[in-house]
Amino acid sequence: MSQMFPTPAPGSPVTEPAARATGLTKVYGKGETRVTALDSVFVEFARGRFTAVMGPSGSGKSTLMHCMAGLDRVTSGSARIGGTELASLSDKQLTTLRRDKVGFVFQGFNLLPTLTALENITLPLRLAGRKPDPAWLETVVTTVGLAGRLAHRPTELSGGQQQRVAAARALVSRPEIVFADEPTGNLDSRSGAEILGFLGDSVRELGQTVVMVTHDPVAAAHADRVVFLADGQLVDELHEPTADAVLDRMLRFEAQSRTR
Ligand SMILES: Nc1ncnc2c1ncn2[C@@H]1O[C@H](COP(=O)(O)OP(=O)(O)OP(=O)(O)O)[C@@H](O)[C@H]1O
Repeated sequence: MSQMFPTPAPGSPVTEPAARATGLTKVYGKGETRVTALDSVFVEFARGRFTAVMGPSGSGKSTLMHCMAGLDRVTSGSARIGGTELASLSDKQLTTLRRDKVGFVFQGFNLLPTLTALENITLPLRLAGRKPDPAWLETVVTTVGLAGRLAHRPTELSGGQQQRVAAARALVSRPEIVFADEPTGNLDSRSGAEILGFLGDSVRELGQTVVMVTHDPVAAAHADRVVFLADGQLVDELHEPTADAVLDRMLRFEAQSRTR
């Protein structure tokens, strides 16, 4: 399997994280509507690991994901994917980086209704003018359990199957990092558990890197590590989390933020 692991870019140290925020600050609005969504966040997302990002509503989880994935610009500090500083890129270069180096899985699946499952999965590669690597495509499709459904359109698939298509689409370009924003938010618990299983398999068996925003302690327990945000700051982390341990921390942060 080792040939399937993403190879670090020439010259980049093997230990370089897949993504890194350094003093990342994001301010929205001005004057009375000014909101500091992220307040000097330092965090690294190691290669080949599954990290969950948790925190109370409004703590900055989506903002962190958007800044790290190059969907939004930082106000100050740094967001890097591999060795690339996102602030140094033009909008066009950012679009190319997102297409080539980042995979996305959203709560709402975001599939194109007129395309089959297979066409949806391979769309990002086709847009990049690249052909899928047949062996990798088969591995990804098998990992997410879609082999019998590739000719179906999204309306002919269940929510769980649609999210599997989205997960396969995120993985097919063998991105440096996959960002998943509440990927189980629209799924029943069984389909949600399946998607989390596939995301975990993509990390442990295929060597991919996944960062997932979630509110759900059970979902977070599928990750190798959970980082907690509160009021735009990174306040804690857990390794090899259990759902009970995650829930316990969350309740503590929510109690603290109520007393502030
Ligand atoms: N585009 C925006 N314009 C203005 N303020 C914003 C914008 N996006 C986010 N915010 C504010 O930044 C803060 C962090 O929001 P963010 O969506 O990152 O939190 P979150 O932890 O993902 O919340 P939730 O769990 O409710 O999705 C909030 O106070 C939010 O109102």
